[in-house]
Order: sequence, then structure tokens, then C-alpha cells
Amino acid sequence: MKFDVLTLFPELFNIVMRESIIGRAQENGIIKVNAINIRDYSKDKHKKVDDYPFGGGTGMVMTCQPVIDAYNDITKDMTVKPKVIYMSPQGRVLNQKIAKELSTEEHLILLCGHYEGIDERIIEEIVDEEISIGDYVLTGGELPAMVLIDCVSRLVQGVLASENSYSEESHFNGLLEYPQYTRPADYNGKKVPDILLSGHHANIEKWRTQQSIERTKQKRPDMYEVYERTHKKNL
Ligand SMILES: Nc1nonc1C(=O)NCC1CCCCC1
Repeated sequence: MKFDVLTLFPELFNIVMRESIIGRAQENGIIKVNAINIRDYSKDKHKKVDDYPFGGGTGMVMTCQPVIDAYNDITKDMTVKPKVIYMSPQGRVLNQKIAKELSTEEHLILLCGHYEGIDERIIEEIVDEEISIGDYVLTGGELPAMVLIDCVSRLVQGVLASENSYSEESHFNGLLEYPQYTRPADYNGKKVPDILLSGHHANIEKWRTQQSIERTKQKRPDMYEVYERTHKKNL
């Protein structure tokens, strides 16, 4: 899976996305993150990429030309144009279901805004979808783009050690994850639940499911309500 990221800060991606699981997935050729510097496409003699907003107001707006030219350049030889996602507080809020949907795409282009935003005509011209990582405003779209790349990439086959790594975890099955423990079995007098030391896998699985249901009910009643509706016969 390939991500082309249109950004004013490509170095952020070159540093963060070469570490840990995503970095290893890039080395293995499963994922490719290609950060493109929008400023390289500016035709302004001072390489400007922003200008004052028409109608007044504080802050600056990213101009059309560099972004559209960057998009046209990276897609010029593509017969099928990849989906373009603009990271924006106005988009639908990213969740595990959307991440799963996006993980089936071969190629995505992510557009990172900055300053007060981007010229609306960029959205009209090249953006297929706006996605938000939450209802708050950041200084730029780079961190949201990295969040999306991370949560989507880990669902791509071969990125995680085993598919079970995510198929049982929080949000994937509509529930929060059960509590996790590792050695030592007794830490400062806090003991690991005996069931987890029993070696009885069927009972362990039952305990874990019950723990997930209970903590979802307690911590995320909104999620629990959906789960209860779809599983009411088993509860
Ligand atoms: N929240 C978010 N989810 O996705 N992106 C977000 C964001 O806050 N982005 C920064 C702003 C900065 C000004 C231009 C438009 C994007």
C-alpha cells in the first residue's frame, strides 16, 4: 500500500514513518510513505505557498497553484487516480471501521493543510474526501496524516506479526480490549488474575470477552449500546 503525502513539512514523515512497525513495513516493501513538498511546486519567485484571505480575516490561506501542480505531477502517469483525502476538522471522524475500509486501497494521497486552511477550489478540484482525527483544531494536517497512516497500515496484511494482533483488539469487534498482563505474576503484591495462569484457554477466552463487555459498558456506554443491540441474544 502506498501513501503519497502532500505537505509543507516532508521531513516530519521521513523521520517518524521510518521508525518501528511502519518503518519495518516500509523496509519490507509492504508499505510506502512518499512525502512531497508542496513548496517545491510554487511558481512564486519567493516560493510562497500562501496568501491573504479574500474578504479579510486573520491568518493566511494555502494557494491553489502549488497544491494542484503537485497533485498533477504525482498523478500524471497514473491511469487510475488514487483517492485524495484532505485531513480536516470538517471531515468524518476516523475510526476503526473507516481505517479498515481505507486499508483495502492500493494507493492513497493525503493532503495536509496549514495556516488557516486551503483555498476551497483545491477541495473542489482534487479532494475526494475529508477525514478528521477528532473534534479539535491542530496547527497542521501532518500529525492527522501520520495517525491515519499508522492506523490504516497496521491493518494491511503482513504489517503486524499476526492478523490476530488486531482482530481481537479494541474497537475491531465493537468492544474495548480486555486487560493485559505479563510477567511477573506478582508485582508489588498486585497479582495477575488466576484464570490467566490456569492454561484453560476456553475459560480464559470467556473471561476476556466478559472483561471486554464490562469495561465497554463502563468506559464507552455509546459503544456498548451498539454492541448490545447487535448481540442482545448472547448477553
Ligand atoms: N482535527 C483534525 N483532523 O484532521 N485534521 C485536523 C486538523 O486540525 N488539521 C489542522 C488544520 C490546520 C488549518 C488548516 C486545516 C487543517
